[in-house]
Amino acid sequence: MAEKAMCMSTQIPDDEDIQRENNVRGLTMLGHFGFECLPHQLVNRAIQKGFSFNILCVGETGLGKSTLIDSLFNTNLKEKKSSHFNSNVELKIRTYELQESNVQLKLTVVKTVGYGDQMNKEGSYQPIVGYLDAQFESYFQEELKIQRSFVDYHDSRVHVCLYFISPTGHSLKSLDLLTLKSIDNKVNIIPLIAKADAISKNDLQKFKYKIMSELVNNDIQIYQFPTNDESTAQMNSSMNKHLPFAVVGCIDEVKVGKRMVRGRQYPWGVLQVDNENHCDFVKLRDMLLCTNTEDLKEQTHTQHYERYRCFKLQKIGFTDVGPDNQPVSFQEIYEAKRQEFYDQCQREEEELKKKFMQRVKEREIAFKEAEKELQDKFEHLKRIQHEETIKLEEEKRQLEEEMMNFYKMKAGSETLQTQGYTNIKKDKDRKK
Ligand SMILES: Nc1nc2c(ncn2[C@@H]2O[C@H](COP(=O)(O)OP(=O)(O)OP(=O)(O)O)[C@@H](O)[C@H]2O)c(=O)[nH]1
Repeated sequence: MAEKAMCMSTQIPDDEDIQRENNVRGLTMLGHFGFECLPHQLVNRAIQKGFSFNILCVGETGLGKSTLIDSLFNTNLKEKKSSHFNSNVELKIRTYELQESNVQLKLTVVKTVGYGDQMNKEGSYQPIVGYLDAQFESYFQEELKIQRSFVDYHDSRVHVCLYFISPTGHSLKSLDLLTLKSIDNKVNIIPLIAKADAISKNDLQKFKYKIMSELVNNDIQIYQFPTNDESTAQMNSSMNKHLPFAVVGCIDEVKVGKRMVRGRQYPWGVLQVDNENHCDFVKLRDMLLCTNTEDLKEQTHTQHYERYRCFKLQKIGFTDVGPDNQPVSFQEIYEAKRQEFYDQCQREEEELKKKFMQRVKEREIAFKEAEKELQDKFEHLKRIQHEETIKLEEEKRQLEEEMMNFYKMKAGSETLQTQGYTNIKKDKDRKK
């Protein structure tokens, strides 16, 4: 019973707690205290610091990426046309400083170049994935530094990916599905039907429906405008139904009645970019730049970057809980990792030593065998040489003997010759 009572006391506040809570004084606001200005302080600081926003535009060459960005910021960001003959997909990164009233915006636009132009499109998504990961990695490295400098750090993590879908009216291409699947857990994706003026209104609705069902069937997550904030919930939930936005880009102005409007002039009329009945350009601009910019940045940090960070730390070996499901501190993990590393080094050292000894032994055996072989060869040669010497000495002896005999014979013949010569002389003398 006593144990139960103790347990309960931790969950249900006792009388003392309630009394303490009741003792918290609520101030009746009779005058001006100043903390109502806290939000203004934040606004002023943010305005002073300026804002940054990073957009990634992915889409086939000539689908209107640059024109749409120009239309969104009502400016001409002066881009050269890209070639259709790139052997690989590349990324063009540009940073612009923009200003509207007193608000400074550092805008980074990353655009694909050559996307969809290759025969083999299998690896087309890789440079995009590589870029997204590289920006996360750069932020991660900054976080890990002992002396971090986030004040002047340019956060280049991509806040939104505008994915340009070709206005075929049929379905998504396999390249679209492959790329979207590879990046949907790394960036907030807003799908757009590019050059939507190429499709009739009826076909557009069917195409939108087809795209959304294909995304669902392939389990591709796209950015959902948040509906948890009362002030924007209604608008955002109605906007979610309009996805993918059918956009038309144009910065040229044409005359409609007495007004100049941004639009595309056709023989049958003018398509006004800023007219919500003509296309979803205004919806996109409002959602992107007026209502959900901060949410896109927050999602990038809390969802996508967090996933990357978690993956990286787990890969290094860090966890929040140990095998017994108890929380483990950074220090404990570090010590355990150090010990593990030390043990591994020891093991490897032992193994290397063993291998070294084994090799030394093998070498020694090999040396001994070689030495023996050389010794045998030497003995063999010595024997041959000895036999040769004996043979030569025998030959020498025989030759010497022959020479002796020869000299003897020569001496004998010389004696005979002298005797014969003396006898002849004597005969001659006698005859005389
Ligand atoms: N009909 C139509 N044409 C458009 C639209 N947007 C852009 N264009 C035209 O399409 C052509 C290519 O537009 P860009 O904005 O250069 O296309 P991009 O995707 O940036 O092209 P690259 O940078 O070369 O990949 C230009 O002639 C634009 O005027 C659109 O919404 N509708």
